[in-house]
Amino acid sequence: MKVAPSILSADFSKLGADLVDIVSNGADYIHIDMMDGNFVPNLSFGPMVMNSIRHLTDKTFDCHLMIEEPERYIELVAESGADIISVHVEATKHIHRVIQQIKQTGKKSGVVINPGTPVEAIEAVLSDVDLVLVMTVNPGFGGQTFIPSSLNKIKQLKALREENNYDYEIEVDGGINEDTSKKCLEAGADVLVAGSYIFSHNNRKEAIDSLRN
Ligand SMILES: O=C(CO)[C@@H](O)[C@H](O)COP(=O)(O)O
Repeated sequence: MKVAPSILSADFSKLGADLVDIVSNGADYIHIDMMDGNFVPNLSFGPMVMNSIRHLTDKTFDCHLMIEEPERYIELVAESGADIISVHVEATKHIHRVIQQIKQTGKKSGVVINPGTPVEAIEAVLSDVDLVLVMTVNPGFGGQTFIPSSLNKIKQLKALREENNYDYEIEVDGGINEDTSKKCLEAGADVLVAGSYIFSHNNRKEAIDSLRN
């Protein structure tokens, strides 16, 4: 399994130093949340900020686009240093086309579902994606409480992967801590995104290790 600290919870006044710190404390992926103030009721950072920290590490930049009509930004995000680009099925009328667009950039592709969206909504693209991100909170903010009904979706995605020989990683994001991480791993998650749990911990290595166990 992998741990992907979400830099949404970093101290933006020293973003580079926080990034180097979580890498040295065992991060596998770096989770980068881009918000447009439209798809979600918040704004974060965009491709330019990601690009400015790209030189600090070779770790995988796992980019989660909370952007309406993400097709408008795929090339820019790819050029700015993303390794995985994940888009919400709820944010586009053309999820299949957007996934193909991501693949054409040479980057890995991911599809994301909100807590209110069933797995059935993405079944048609499961054969094409490298990652499925199950939101375990409603997107837009760090520090929210894990929604337990997400666990069934993780199990369902794991079963579908086995039945069909699909290849995607199952990632979970929102309210992940020592307790909820165990439940997600038992259900079949491969990648745990955690923001406030890691960044507010006084020992980040201990926090990341506790998610692995
Ligand atoms: O995508 C999001 C929020 O929209 C997440 O990546 C959060 O950043 C996770 O934060 P915590 O719930 O772990 O604090």
